[in-house]
Amino acid sequence: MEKSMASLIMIFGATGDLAKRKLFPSLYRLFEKGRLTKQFAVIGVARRSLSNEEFQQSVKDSVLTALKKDENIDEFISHFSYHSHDVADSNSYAALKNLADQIDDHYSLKGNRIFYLAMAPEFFGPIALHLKSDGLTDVKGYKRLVIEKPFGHDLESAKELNKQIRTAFSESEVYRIDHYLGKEMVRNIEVIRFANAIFEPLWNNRYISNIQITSSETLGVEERGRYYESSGALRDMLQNHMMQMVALLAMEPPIKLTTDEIRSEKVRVFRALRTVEGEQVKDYFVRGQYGEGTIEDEQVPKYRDEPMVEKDSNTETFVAGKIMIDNFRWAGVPFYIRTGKRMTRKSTKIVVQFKDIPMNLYYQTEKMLNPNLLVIHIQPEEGITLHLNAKKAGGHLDAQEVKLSFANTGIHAMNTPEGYEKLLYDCMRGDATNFTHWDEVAYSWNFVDKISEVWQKTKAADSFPNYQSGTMGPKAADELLEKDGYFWWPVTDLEVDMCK
Ligand SMILES: NC(=O)C1=CN([C@@H]2O[C@H](COP(=O)(O)OP(=O)(O)OC[C@H]3O[C@@H](n4cnc5c(N)ncnc54)[C@H](OP(=O)(O)O)[C@@H]3O)[C@@H](O)[C@H]2O)C=CC1
Ligand SMILES: O=C1O[C@H](COP(=O)(O)O)[C@@H](O)[C@H](O)[C@H]1O
Repeated sequence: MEKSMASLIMIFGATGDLAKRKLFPSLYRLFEKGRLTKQFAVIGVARRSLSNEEFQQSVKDSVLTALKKDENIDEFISHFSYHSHDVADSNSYAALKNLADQIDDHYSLKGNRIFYLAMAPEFFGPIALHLKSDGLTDVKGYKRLVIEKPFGHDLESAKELNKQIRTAFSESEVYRIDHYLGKEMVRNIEVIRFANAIFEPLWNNRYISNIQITSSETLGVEERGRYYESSGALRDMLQNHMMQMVALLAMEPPIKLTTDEIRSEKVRVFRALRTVEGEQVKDYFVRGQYGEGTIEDEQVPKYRDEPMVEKDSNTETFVAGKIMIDNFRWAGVPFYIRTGKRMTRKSTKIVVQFKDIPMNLYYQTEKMLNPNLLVIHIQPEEGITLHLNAKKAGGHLDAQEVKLSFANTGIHAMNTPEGYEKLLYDCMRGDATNFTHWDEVAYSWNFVDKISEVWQKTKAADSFPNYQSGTMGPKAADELLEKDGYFWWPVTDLEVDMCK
């Protein structure tokens, strides 16, 4: 892994939402922390016509809006240039190359280049091909391609995209972003598991009854109706973020903490996923679409009334599923996952439910004790809570539930620049551990495609909307667990106990 941070970062889509809300503030934070030396430069690329000064002002505005501070901002933005460029226009790459070469010389960037594609996915392949054919990747230093999600629409399109990218970049030069892998507590999963003698020996089907992962949002589809109509919750959240969390929870301890070892353990989890197809899909997966309702005292419209959404849309805004990992460690342990828009609250949590002990000597003996739970709070609060049973103070030997909580002192915010900040920094250092390898993407699409094929054929449009905005999804999602003798641990109850 290099120590040198010298690099030229080209952001394609530099006038867009992602660049403004996440990328510029993240770069500024790296600059503030001294992680960007004087040897860095950014070229913003987009179609609209902007002078360098106008672009620098927009970078400054976005930092101020996101972070409410601007110390040394003029020095920071002086490293930014703008190039008006239509990525579909083959002729304009030559000018971009000239500008990149000049800036490289000016800042002594040693030919190190990061190409960040913050644009609609249909452009990813063509841009990668042009970067090679027009000589932008012909450099003495490193060249890296950072790609936003979605990586394809299904396995076939992902393969095609990968083929195009790989003509210009090797696998080790491709950094496929999954911003959940930048979240502090997602990165903490492996440490909690592998650095604690009290968890690792229990982390298997002898002691764990089920694992639940909930990622709920209160936001609706907002202005992204066009994209979301062809994506739905299955492709938008499950294929990437949710599957990545499953892999981190289920993987074997890596031999070493290297990118290759960690990725190969995650891939082994994907290989062990039980395929769910055809008739089985309805037994393992549930879909939903939000109707109107109330969120934080505000009346919100149904999905079908959102901009750029079909009036009879078949798109799911909620998905819940049972994932089985057919290997020695996990045989018989369901991983339940659910994610959706317009739910009761914004929350991402993992609940590891341990098996009940054989009999209860305490409390009301006809009842089971509360099971031990390990809750990993991903967001908005960050931390862990361990639910135990202990003696009630003063009383006889009655047991009651007690909770041991640890709260990260980090900044508690959702989809914060911090995730992107860490990932950008990793990319500059050449650490691809928290980016997804092609094999992970391919296995994950293979799993998801079987579900979406069935959902395409058997439309649910007649039963949609099937959950009210402001609720935790359709009743069928509860039944999915009930038939196995479990229930979703309510995210609300788990939240109140975090000490801050
Ligand atoms: N926004 C977010 O929070 C998230 C976004 N993403 C992903 O990031 C990517 C970008 O999303 P987002 O920023 O929201 O998209 P936007 O629509 O806000 O921005 C698109 C950008 O692409 C530029 N652009 C469009 N067409 C061309 C062209 N032909 N040539 C050059 N530039 C062009 C636009 O500028 P101009 O019109 O001036 O050309 C603009 O800068 C997508 O892949 C999305 O899925 C992923 C996770 C979260
Ligand atoms: O990738 C995506 O993630 C966001 C949710 O991210 P979070 O960090 O706020 O949990 C989701 O809203 C969006 O639809 C999806 O594309």
